[in-house]
Amino acid sequence: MTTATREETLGFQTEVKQLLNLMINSLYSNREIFLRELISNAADACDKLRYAALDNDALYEGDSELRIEIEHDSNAGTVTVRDNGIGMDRDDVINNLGTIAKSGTAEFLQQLSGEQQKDARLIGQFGVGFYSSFIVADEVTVRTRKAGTDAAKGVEWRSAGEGEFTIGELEREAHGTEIVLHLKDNAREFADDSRLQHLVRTYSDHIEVPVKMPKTETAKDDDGNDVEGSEVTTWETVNEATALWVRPKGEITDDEYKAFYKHVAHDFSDPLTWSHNKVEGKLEYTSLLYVPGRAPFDLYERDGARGVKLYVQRVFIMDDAEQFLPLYLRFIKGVLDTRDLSLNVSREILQQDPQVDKIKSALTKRSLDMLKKLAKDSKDSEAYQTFWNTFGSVLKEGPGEDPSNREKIAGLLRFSSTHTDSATQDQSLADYVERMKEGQQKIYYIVADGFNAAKNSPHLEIFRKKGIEVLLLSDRVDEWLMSHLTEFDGKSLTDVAKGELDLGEVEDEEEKKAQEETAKAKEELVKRVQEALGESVQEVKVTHRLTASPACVVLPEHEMGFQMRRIMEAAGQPLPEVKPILELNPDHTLVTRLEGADGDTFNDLAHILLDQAIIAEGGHLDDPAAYVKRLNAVLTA
Ligand SMILES: Nc1ncnc2c1ncn2[C@@H]1O[C@H](COP(=O)(O)OP(=O)(O)OP(=O)(O)O)[C@@H](O)[C@H]1O
Repeated sequence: MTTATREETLGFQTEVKQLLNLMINSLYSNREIFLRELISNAADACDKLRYAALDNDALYEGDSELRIEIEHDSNAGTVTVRDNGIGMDRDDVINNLGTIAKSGTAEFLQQLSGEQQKDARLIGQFGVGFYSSFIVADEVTVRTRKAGTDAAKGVEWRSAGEGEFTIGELEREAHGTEIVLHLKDNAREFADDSRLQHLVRTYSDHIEVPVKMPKTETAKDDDGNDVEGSEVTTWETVNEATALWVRPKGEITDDEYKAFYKHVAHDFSDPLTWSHNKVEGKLEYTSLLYVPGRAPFDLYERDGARGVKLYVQRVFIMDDAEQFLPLYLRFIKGVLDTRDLSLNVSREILQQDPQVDKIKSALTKRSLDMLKKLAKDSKDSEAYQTFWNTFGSVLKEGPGEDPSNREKIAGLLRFSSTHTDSATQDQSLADYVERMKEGQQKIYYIVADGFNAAKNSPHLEIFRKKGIEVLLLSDRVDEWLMSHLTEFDGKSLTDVAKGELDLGEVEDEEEKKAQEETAKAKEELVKRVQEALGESVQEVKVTHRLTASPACVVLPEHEMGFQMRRIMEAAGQPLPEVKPILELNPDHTLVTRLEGADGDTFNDLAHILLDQAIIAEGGHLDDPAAYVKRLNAVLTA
C-alpha cells in the first residue's frame, strides 16, 4: 500500500548489490544490529537538524522536540523506526540509499575470498549501516522529507534488496524519515515489545535523543476487564537519553562505553580501550577517545574517514573532524565536546583556530597515554598486541610527523628481533635495551623488503655469532621511521647494512688487531677485485661481519637505504645512482678460490660475488642473464 506517485525503478550500484549479498550471508547471527544501525542513523539525522537549525529556526517546522519513535505491528510483521531529524530529498535518497560513496569499496569487496565473505568481522570493517535492514527484512520502505522543504517534496523509496529500488514522490506532512521493515518470516520475533525495548536499552541507551515506544493502557472495570474504547496510547522514552560523555565516569559501565563506541565508530565489535576526560581551566572540553579492535578497510586510503565527532556545548557540529588528531593517530575514534569553539564553526575555521591546535596537542597526549596504559595493563593479555598488529604500521608514521612526541611514540613501538626470530612484532625498544650486552652502546637494526630477507641477511652473521640482538624491520614505512628515530634512551639506532661496522666495546683489542692484519694481508686481492668490478662498486673491502657468506653489499652511512630506494623507484621517483661497497669475507672458501684465480675466471667470480650479495640483500640485478652466464661458466669450468 503506497500513496507515492511518479514512481521510477532504478538499479543499485554494483557495490551495493555485492555488499547486500555479503551482509545477508555473513551477519545472520548478529542480525539484531539492524536496530542499532537504524537508531544510530536516526540520531545522526536529529543531530544534523539541530545543527542546521542554529542558523534557521524555521527548519524545525514548529516541532523542535527531536525524537526517535519505534513501533511494531506483530500481525503485519513490521517494525518502524521514525525520526523527526533532517530528512532527505530525492537526490539524497538516491545517493545515500542506492550507492556506497566510500572510495576503495569495490576493491575491498573484490578482495574478499569465498571464506572471508562468510566472516562477519570482515564485513563489519566496512560499517554496514542502513543496508543491514535487509538481514531481517524482505522489503524496506523509506518515507522521508527534508526539513524546510514543501510537504509535496516527500520521497518514498522501496526495495526488496535484490538489485533494484523504486523511488516516487510523496505528500508528507512531517519532516524527517520513517523506515518500515517488512520482516522475513524467520525474523518476526523482532516485532515484539519487550524484544525491541531490550535491544534499545542494550545498544542505544547512551544516545542523547530520546527513543520512544508506544504504550497502550486500557481502563479496567470493577471486575478487572478491559473497558472497550478506553485505550490510551502514550509514547514512553525507553533509553537513558543523556549523552554518555556528559555523565560522570564513575557512573558509566564498561558495557555502556562499548555500546557507545559502536554508535560512534559504526563498528560492531568491541573497542580495545578508551579514555574519557573532562578538562576545565584554560581549555574546556570533554573527550572520549577509543582504540578500535580492528582496522577500517580504508585505513590507508587518502580520503578515508578519520577524526572525532565534534560537538560544541553538546550540539553536534560535524563527523570526522580530522583537525584534532594527527594523521598517525587516524585510527582513534571518539567524541570531542568543547566550549572553546563557536557553534558556527566550519572546517575552514577549524584550520585556522589556535584553540584547535591546543586541543589537538592535548588529545594527542591523551591518545598516546591511553596506548601506553594499554601496553602496561596488557602484559599478560593480547590487547596491546592486537592493537600493534592492526595499527602498528600507522603509529610508525609518528616519529616523522610529530617530533615533539618522538620519545613517547618510540616507547610504544614494537619490533621483530633476532631475540625471538619471529615475524610477530612484539619487542619494545626498552626490552632491547634491557638485554644489551656489556659494552654494547648502540641499538642495531636491519631493514629489508620482507621478514625472511631481514632475518637471513648476511649482515647479521657477526651479530648472531656474538649474540648481539638486531631488530628485524621489513614494513614499508620502516626505513622512513628509522630516518626519524635516531636515538632511544640515549642509545643511537644503527643500521647494520650501512657504513663501517662498529661493535664498540663488544669486540676486544685482540680481535681488532687481527682484523687489521687480515685487511693488510688481503690488500692485493681487494685491489684486483676493485679493478675487475670497476664502476659497479664504490669500494671493495675485507670484512669481519660475515661468517657464512662470502660477500655482502653495504651502503655509505648517510645514503638512503635499499628498501626506501626501491619504494621510491617503484613510485616513479628518479633517484641518483648509488654504488654499493662490496665487502668480502676473507675466511670463505669462495674468496680463497678467487684469490687463486686469474684471467676470465677471476673476473667472472668477482662479478658473481657482487651479484649474489645484491640478490641476498633483496635487490634486482641490472643484467641477470649476464650473472647466469658467468655462473654457468664457472660451474662448467
Ligand atoms: N534516518 C535518516 N535520516 C536522514 N538521513 C539518513 C537516515 N538514514 C540514513 N541516512 C543517510 O544515508 C546515509 C547512508 O547511511 P548508512 O547507514 O548506509 O551509512 P553511514 O551511516 O553514513 O555510515 P556507516 O556505513 O558507517 O554506517 C547516511 O550517511 C545519511 O546521510
